[in-house]
Amino acid sequence: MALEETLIANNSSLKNEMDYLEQVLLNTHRIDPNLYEEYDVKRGLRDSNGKGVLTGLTEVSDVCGFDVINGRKIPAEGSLYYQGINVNDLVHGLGSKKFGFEETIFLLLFGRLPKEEELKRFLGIMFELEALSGRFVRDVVMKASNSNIMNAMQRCILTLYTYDDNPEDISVENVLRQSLELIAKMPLIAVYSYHAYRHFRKDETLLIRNPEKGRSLAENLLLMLRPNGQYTELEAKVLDIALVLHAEHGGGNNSTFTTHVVTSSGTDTYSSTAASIGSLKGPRHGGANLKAQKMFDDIKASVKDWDNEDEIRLYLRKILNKEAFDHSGLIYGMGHAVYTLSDPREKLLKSFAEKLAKEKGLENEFALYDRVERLAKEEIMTHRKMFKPVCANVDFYSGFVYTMLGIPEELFTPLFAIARIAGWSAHRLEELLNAGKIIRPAYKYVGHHTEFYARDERE
Ligand SMILES: CC(=O)SCCNC(=O)CCNC(=O)[C@H](O)C(C)(C)COP(=O)(O)OP(=O)(O)OC[C@H]1O[C@@H](n2cnc3c(N)ncnc32)[C@H](O)[C@@H]1OP(=O)(O)O
Ligand SMILES: O=C([O-])CC(=O)C(=O)O
Repeated sequence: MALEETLIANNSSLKNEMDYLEQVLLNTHRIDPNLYEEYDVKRGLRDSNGKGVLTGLTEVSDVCGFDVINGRKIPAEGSLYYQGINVNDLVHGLGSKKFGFEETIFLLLFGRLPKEEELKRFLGIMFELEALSGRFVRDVVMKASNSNIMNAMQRCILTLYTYDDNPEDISVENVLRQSLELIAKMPLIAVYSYHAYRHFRKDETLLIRNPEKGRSLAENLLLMLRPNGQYTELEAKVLDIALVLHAEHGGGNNSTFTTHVVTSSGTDTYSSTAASIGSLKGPRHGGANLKAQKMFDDIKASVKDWDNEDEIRLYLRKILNKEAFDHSGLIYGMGHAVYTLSDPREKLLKSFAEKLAKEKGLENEFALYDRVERLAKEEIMTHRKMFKPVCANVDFYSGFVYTMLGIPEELFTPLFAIARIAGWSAHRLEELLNAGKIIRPAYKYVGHHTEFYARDERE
């Protein structure tokens, strides 16, 4: 259902013109790779050992992949702290209680866990802010339905600017109000966009169900998503914890750094959030959860004997050699910029994946994931130039968990965004409160200055 504007493929003369421009383009923009070393460019904002360049300070969270012993950095089991609290303790401390994600939002934004009475008041505020007017759903969400729900969310969020009486004000008071509204509305925007896609693109029955007061954000997600609105306590709990685990990850991850960069220019909350969603969608960041799912579909179809480690290893090698799956050379769900021996979120998700797999009779699939995780580590370490040990990341098991919860893959990365907007909001407020300078690193010019030639003198 492409628009006429995008139908270059059907217009042969325009296609020829575009091929010509592509050739012109390919003859430029090529920078000698040696120059990066010569000028000591911190590619990817990393030093020569792969460590991130220090570009900011934060109190929101701490991502730890190393221990420092006698001044030396030693790879360690990963740990993650939200406002000083270890996420393992947070997840275990929340236990079977509902509203874990809501407590986490409060913690990230306000620096401490809410007291009983505060949580009640906070839930009341969030419920009030959650509503999307019927007019917005009809005029925005249902229009130009999109197969990629991340892009649909960006469009809806940018349009919310129009519905805000005070969109430009970047005072802390106003940005807090906007942030809470966006956090509360994101689940509705994502799920309704998904239903619009199902209806308008796949000719399935349109389903729009309102969220209900007293239910957690995770419960309302399942209520709005499922045709019968039913879910089990375990399903809601697992989703709640998945949201807690995806809510925040320091200032340096690509989408949160995007929040800092864009916020530092003084722009509005809707622009900043849409930019961060665009970053998170990328397959090397949050979009890896969808890629990992598709990669496993491919592994399941290509590897005949899931117990045969040699066959799996051979397939993984093909991925690394760009001969299999999406030819990017990446094994999705593996590797991390900071973690070395483990990603604590992956460990927790893996334990839920194992429980759910047992419950649903999918032990074989779980065993395949476990095997791929172990073999992929070995293969990446052997075939890539690594500065540190490699481990599975948060995106490795999340798609498997979501599939067992009956969540469609179109919503995998949107679920990440629904959670991570809590962290983006905390970082946006931190950037504004600390009145940072505009973020503006340097780029060295390595081209050649040249004279201007008049049109009829150009060769
Ligand atoms: C929520 C998140 O964002 S978690 C990350 C989700 N992303 C993925 O799962 C995608 C696959 N993983 C990757 O692409 C990477 O591991 C990243 C982007 C997560 C981290 O990248 P980096 O910090 O550059 O990793 P690192 O410095 O350890 O990598 C060293 C080398 O190993 C390669 N490598 C790292 N992970 C992988 C992988 N999963 N598959 C293949 N090669 C890999 C890198 O490409 C790099 O090679 P290069 O120097 O030739 O480019
Ligand atoms: O920290 C990173 O680079 C990526 C990541 O795991 C996240 O954002 O959750």
